[in-house]
Amino acid sequence: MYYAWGDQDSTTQPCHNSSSKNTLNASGTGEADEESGKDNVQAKRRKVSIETEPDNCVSLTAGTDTNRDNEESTGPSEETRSMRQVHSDSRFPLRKPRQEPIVPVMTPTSTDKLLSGIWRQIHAEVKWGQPNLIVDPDAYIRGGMSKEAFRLVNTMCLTCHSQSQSSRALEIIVQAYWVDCYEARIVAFQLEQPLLSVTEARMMVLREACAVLRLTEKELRNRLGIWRGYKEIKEAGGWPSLVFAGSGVYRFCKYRIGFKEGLTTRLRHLRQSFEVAADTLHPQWRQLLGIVGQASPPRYTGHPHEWVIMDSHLAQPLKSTYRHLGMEELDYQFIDKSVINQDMFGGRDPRQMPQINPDICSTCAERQSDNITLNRCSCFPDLFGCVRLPSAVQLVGTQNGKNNGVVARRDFERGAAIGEFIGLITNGIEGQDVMIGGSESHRYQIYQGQMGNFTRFINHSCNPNSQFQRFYWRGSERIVVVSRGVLSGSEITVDYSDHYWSSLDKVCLCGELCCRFLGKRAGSFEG
Ligand SMILES: C[S@@+](CC[C@H](N)C(=O)[O-])C[C@H]1O[C@@H](n2cnc3c(N)ncnc32)[C@H](O)[C@@H]1O
Repeated sequence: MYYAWGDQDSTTQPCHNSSSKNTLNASGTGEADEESGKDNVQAKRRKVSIETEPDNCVSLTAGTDTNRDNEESTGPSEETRSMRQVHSDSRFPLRKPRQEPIVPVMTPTSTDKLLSGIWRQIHAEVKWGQPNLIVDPDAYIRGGMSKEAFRLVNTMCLTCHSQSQSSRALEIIVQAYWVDCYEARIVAFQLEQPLLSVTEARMMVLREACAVLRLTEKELRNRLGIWRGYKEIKEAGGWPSLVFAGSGVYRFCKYRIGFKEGLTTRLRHLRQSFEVAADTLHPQWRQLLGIVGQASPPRYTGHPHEWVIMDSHLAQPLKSTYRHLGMEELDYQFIDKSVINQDMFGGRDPRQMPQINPDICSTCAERQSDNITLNRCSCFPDLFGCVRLPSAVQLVGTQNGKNNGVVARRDFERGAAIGEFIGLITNGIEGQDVMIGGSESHRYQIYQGQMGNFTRFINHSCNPNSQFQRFYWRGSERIVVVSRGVLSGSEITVDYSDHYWSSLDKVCLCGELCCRFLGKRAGSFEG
């Protein structure tokens, strides 16, 4: 069974105490629309009347929206009432004005920076070089690290160090591994020369290494501290945390401040998440571990969001995470672009709005183009008119009965796009979750029952950190999940609306103090 969303009335929102009305232009700046040279575009801009709330609950009444005019003033028609539907907002997300902080602000810790660097690198495009020096020192560690084997590892360490920056990951892998070899060599040395103390054995092994690495003992001792840091990171967060750590990890391990900030606990917590993201986004990353004899096939294959991160055990395949609810396996296809139901629209794209100029952004009045060199619209620079990178989000199993949810793997500043709400562009679906688009006379639905993207898994909160936002790209209406300020690691939530909950026989589990639907089931809620 597929859960269904209810009607959303975009004119009413939660937590209303008192409100004051402001008129804003579509870009939400509150400035007058009459800017020289842009009159023709400005004339088309929609004005929206926004009721500002004391907290982040902002209720919106769309004004002269070209597509939604009738509906906003008269409320949903009988047709839309009978379906459980979600509407989007037409106003552009407000960006906070830049201002000097007047109170002390929290700055990210070294650990925050290291973790966000790892996530950034995992979601970036990475070019992998093939390691040209492969030995199998693992066997030596287990079988006793002989002088010759240790010399080989030292040579490999030296070679990797002198390679270019693109081989930095290789260098770090080898250096973390070198620490294991060094410890193993000390044990072997003591067996070879039982009369020596541990300290003497350490000294001797250090000298063996210095001779090959062309370092003084002092230099190697300093490096040993850093390399031990790499090993600690690898042991807590797994190899991906080191491979994708980037160049900042050197300073991090040199000054070791982050290790006192609960680094290892946080890395341990993220270990599965790193591995799922690394395996699905860069299936070849494990080949790098071949240099230390630890190459292995990816554990997680397929689309990054076909895996659900669980708190206490291994990540689970998405399709299996509905069984415990007595539901069938979820058969969901991840797609990058919405698919149009051709039978319904006969080759026409119902999202295309003839009254919107496809070349000029109706929000910022800049040129829109799919050619990134010509595009000047930067309303949602990660989504439209750009090279799209993978969405820095993951599916997680929630702990409070909501089943799956979506967690951010980077900060999304207020006003930034998190993703486009995509699915099957269709019409006439009733009793299931659908997003309503178009105008009263040209209605369409975005249905995510069988296909779509991660936005299908975003849960509701009565105090949400994101919202659905209407936007026009090249004259085509799009629904974008826009951040109201989302920090990396937090669950992404939206407000499904009163209509959704009023027709759903479920209790809201958002856990917010201002929850509007706690203990209220369909029929008992008077939205
Ligand atoms: C669009 S789905 C969201 C993803 C869903 N949690 C899942 O695992 O597939 C909407 C459904 O999630 C559940 N849900 C979302 N937010 C909730 C909340 N705040 N409280 C209770 N259930 C929620 C409800 O079952 C709802 O019908």
